Amino acid sequence: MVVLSKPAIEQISLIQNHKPTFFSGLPTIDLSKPDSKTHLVKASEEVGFFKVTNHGVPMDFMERLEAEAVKFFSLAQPEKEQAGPANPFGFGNKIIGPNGDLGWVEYLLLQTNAKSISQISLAISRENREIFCSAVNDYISAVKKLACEVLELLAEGLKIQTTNVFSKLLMDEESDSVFRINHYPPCPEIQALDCNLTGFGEHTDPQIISVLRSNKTSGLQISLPDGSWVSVPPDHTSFFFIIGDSLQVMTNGRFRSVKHRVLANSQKSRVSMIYFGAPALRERIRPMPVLMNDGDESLYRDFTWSEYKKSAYKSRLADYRLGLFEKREGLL
Ligand SMILES: C=C1C[C@]23C[C@@]1(O)CC[C@H]2[C@@]12CC[C@H](O)[C@@](C)(C(=O)O1)[C@H]2[C@@H]3C(=O)O
Ligand SMILES: O=C(O)CCC(=O)C(=O)O
Ligand SMILES: [Fe+2]
Repeated sequence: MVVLSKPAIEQISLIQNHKPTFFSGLPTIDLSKPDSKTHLVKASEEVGFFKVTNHGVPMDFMERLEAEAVKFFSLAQPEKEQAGPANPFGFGNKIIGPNGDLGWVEYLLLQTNAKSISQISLAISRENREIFCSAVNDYISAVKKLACEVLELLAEGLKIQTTNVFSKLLMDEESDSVFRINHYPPCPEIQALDCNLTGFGEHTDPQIISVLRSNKTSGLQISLPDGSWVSVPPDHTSFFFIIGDSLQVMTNGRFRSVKHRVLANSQKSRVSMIYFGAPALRERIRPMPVLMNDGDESLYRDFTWSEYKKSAYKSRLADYRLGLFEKREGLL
């Protein structure tokens, strides 16, 4: 167990309090509409973030997992720690990643295959563990299917003939996808301050695509191309999609891997669950030839997901991880 020398809250970065601006232009894509693929491509290019409605995932799967998560996070600290530490998978509290990032958050980080989920040692009775694991497995299967549907629509929207080019990476038996459940407890102390407390610091997701669902508590913010931060109005019935670094590379920079962060709330708990769709470790991450026009060059040097992941885990949350993989003038 890592012991924080000063009270944790004093070590977590504060974010200057600007009036929270809700994102009025949030791209919202209704998957039941025939033109959804065009809107998905536009949102991935312009924002790198969108909300999906009419997604077909039963509300019961979302609610069941949320209820299980609330039960888990309300256990006493030593009990939760039986599932930890989160290096790389398990329970984590305030410490995010291996390089000194801190946030007002506790979480469970899991591999997505059923075997590793069933092996997680939760300090709950056998019967309750089965209920927890079945809620996680049902949810992951449904969200993975949804992620694949959206990736196929994106491929179609990009006029790529083989529509499963992206989704097959997530469907691979050796896909390195991960799943995370975050709990941001309320932090009443910040009410007295003219600042926000970091729940989860700014970063981009290294994978292909992330599918996020939260309860009704706000906190998620994304960075727009002009550098401003906007708050995403919570919607517990919908899914939010985040374009990851790998999809930015596969589209040679056409899609935007979006910077995002979470602010802690002074009064309400936020619970979010995120599926990070990733390829297998051996997979090469490079621009799709069909997306390159004559004379186009790759903006990035060739690398595998394994190389990128290793490099990402040496970085701090806010680092620009793709920088090390960009071809720069003079270094071509
Ligand atoms: C500081 C870190 C946490 C992180 C690994 C990293 O070194 C840099 C990327 C971080 C991130 C962001 C998206 C996901 O939440 C995550 C699981 C991932 O794959 O990359 C986290 C990593 C983590 O929390 O371990
Ligand atoms: O908890 C959230 O809403 C977002 C967290 C996040 O961005 C992450 O876990 O990578
Ligand atoms: Fe993220």
